[in-house]
Amino acid sequence: MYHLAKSIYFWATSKEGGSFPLPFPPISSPPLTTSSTNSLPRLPPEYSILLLGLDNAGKTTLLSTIKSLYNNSSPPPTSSKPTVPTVGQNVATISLDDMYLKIWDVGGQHALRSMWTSYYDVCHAIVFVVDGCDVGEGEIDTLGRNDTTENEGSPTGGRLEECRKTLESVLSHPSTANIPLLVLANKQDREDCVETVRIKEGLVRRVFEGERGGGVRDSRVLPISALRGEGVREAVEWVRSRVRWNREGRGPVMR
Ligand SMILES: Nc1nc2c(ncn2[C@@H]2O[C@H](COP(=O)(O)OP(=O)(O)OP(=O)(O)O)[C@@H](O)[C@H]2O)c(=O)[nH]1
Ligand SMILES: [Mg+2]
Repeated sequence: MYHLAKSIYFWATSKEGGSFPLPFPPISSPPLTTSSTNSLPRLPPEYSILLLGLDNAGKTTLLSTIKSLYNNSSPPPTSSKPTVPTVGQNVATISLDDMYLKIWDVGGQHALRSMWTSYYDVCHAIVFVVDGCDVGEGEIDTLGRNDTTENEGSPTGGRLEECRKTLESVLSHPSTANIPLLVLANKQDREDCVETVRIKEGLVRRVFEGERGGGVRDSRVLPISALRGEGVREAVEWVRSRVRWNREGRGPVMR
């Protein structure tokens, strides 16, 4: 009963009908391919990407930008048309030359993070979005240290410590073992955004070196501006190559 209710919830809160398969491929479908042993046309494989990160990091903005870049029908996001905090999920499928990417954007508010685990078993890569303007001002050495107050705020005024604990919790879950991880230092268009190296050293390296880093995995940190679309194609390309490389570890869905 619980699973049925959860499925209905996913379906009801999803713009594409949740985890139920699409009735038809998207308008700009990749070309049909033909198997060497079977002359019937075959659709490219589908991989699922999970967008995670704290509330206000820019996940929904990123999904909108990806849709506008890859699915011509969607308009790009603008700062004059603000997003609302996601409660539940958004999902979009884009078609690339050799695969479909089904991208799940889930709410990052504290109370919603327990829902993330429901996606771990089916995702092929995790994209963790960090608000590069909300990580604090301190030196790299002090960023990400475990000397925070009860409300998880960083002593330097940002949310890097909350990011660290959240990322650790994602990576230490057994279902995310070996799954490629892309960390995006978002909002690079803003002057108060920290350099990507701070997020790399103060967050990602500390998580990987800690006890809850979740073992060895393919990973990268990239700067982006989800709002302006800068760096977004590079991010999608990284994900595309990594899910292919890891297809023996976690195979795609064949449509
Ligand atoms: N300047 C700037 N603002 C951005 C960028 N990306 C997102 N924002 C803004 O950040 C705010 C939060 O963006 P969302 O995409 O809603 O954040 P979210 O991660 O989906 O938040 P939740 O749904 O609560 O988890 C919005 O006001 C966006 O316009 C960016 O690259 N640059
Ligand atoms: Mg959102």
